[in-house]
Amino acid sequence: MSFNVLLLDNVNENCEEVFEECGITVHRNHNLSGQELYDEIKSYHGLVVRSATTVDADLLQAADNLKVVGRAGVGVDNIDIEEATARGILVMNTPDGNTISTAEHTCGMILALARNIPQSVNKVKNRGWDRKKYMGTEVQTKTLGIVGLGKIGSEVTKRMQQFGMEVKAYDPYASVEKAERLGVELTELDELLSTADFLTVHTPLTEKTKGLISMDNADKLKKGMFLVNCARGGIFKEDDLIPLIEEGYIAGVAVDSYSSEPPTDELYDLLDHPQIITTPHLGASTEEAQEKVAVQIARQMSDALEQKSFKGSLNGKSISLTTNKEVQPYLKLAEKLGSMAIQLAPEHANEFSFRYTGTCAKFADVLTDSILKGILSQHVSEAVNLINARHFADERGINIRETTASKAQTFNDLITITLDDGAEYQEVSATVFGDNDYRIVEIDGFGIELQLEGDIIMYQNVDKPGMLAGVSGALANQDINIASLSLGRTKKGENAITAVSVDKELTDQELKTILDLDGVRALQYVSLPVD
Ligand SMILES: NC(=O)c1ccc[n+]([C@@H]2O[C@H](COP(=O)([O-])OP(=O)(O)OC[C@H]3O[C@@H](n4cnc5c(N)ncnc54)[C@H](O)[C@@H]3O)[C@@H](O)[C@H]2O)c1
Ligand SMILES: O=C(O)[C@H](O)COP(=O)(O)O
Repeated sequence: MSFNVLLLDNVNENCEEVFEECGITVHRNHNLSGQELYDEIKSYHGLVVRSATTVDADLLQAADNLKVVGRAGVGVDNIDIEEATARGILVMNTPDGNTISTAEHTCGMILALARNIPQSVNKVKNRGWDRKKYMGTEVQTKTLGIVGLGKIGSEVTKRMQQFGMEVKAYDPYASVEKAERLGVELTELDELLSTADFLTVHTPLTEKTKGLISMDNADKLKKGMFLVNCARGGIFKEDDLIPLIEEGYIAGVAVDSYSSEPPTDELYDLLDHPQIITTPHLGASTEEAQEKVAVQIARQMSDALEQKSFKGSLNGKSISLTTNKEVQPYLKLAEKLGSMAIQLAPEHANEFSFRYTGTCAKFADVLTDSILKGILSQHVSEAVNLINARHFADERGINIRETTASKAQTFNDLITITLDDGAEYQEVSATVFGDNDYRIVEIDGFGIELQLEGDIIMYQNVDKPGMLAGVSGALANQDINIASLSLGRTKKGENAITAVSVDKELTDQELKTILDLDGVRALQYVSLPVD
């Protein structure tokens, strides 16, 4: 299949080169928006953006053929990942391509704040000379507070330590070992706010980080501290910046990212304050960073479109395992079993238990996605894949219970699906022999061995002579050939389950002739894809 990709937002030209080397057609258009973009996007399999284009639900809905959205950068707050996931569209970013550039920009902002560089540059350019007004402060021996000790926070740490700053950090998810390695003291947020001379934020904008600093917690701030935001607009409450300055809580703020970009008129007015220094979202704007993210995203997207690797995907945890040779047979097994289970389940069934035993247990998460894909593909009109299977399951109120056991008793690997109470058969187990011999091995505790493919009828009967002859006779009378069969029974003369694989799809009428046979009950029919 040949693919084509649309590049927006002035992505570096190296992006084109890499896609073209991979045989992918690239089209670049910087000026598309609104309806034009909705019309244009329909024919593309890939879309590359930076932060300027909003990839929202409407755009994704218009994107009939889109398989992957690539962010040449880190922040994906301009992409509706939930909607993309629901539509089975992969979202990827390049998490470390612009780390150094953004860290360097942040350090520049800290120094610019400390020494009033932008304000004094402006003064001189306007033929003014005021050495007293722009008296600065050294950063050496001062405390730098970092919120978010991730990639950028860590690089800022290393650089500002060289300037003689003591670095403290608040990051509930950072390990003590990492902090120790960086020579950083981990603190609680309130302590950081009350001890930092400079505070810089390097987190995503989340419910927890939104408005992290505002007039509501102004009393907690060390008087006269400086603030830096080269992460995301809104982490400091923008409307409160001037009151914070004018009431003497902070000495100045440096901002590179804004709640709306470009800023609204109101926001521009606010940013005009002399103690607020600003850059127009330049953190990642260096030749080096743009080249790195452009090349990385093009490689990642090409590999994903060609199903070679899913590195950098944000919503395709399961899909990224599909290229793993060890997992592939289990994925197939899980999907086939899911497909069988849903055909055995009563209508409206919404309770399923999945048990993974043996080696496959370590891939339980992804195998559940694959079973759900098998289950939902029979129910959902949209294309179900490993990206959106859980979304559809949630949407349909399907409850899943997942258990694992590392040691299998009879088979190296076993996947078992337990169905709702209303089903004729409650439990089916299957395994894979070698790489691609998929078999049902147990139904409701009865040992059965039958290939997990094609058209299969299952029924219960009393274990007595002539039962099988009756069924095979009825099938033969209708010119239906038996491909293979398997019988399981508890004890001689008691209950038995028979599974018969036939060479053609059966009609209701053909099935009825089997069900009408004396002694046959609980007849079920499943039709599975043949590889
Ligand atoms: N200005 C720019 O041009 C520019 C460029 C690159 C990245 N960014 C932004 O910078 C931010 C950081 O990027 P990164 O690459 O370092 O990301 P990262 O994922 O490596 O680091 C983020 C850190 O924030 C921490 N964190 C999350 N929630 C937190 C909370 N509530 N309190 C404290 N810490 C929390 C995480 O544990 C993590 O360590 C992102 O928002 C990214 O979009 C901006
Ligand atoms: O999240 C990011 O990568 C930065 O904010 C950079 O955004 P940009 O690619 O629009 O410069």
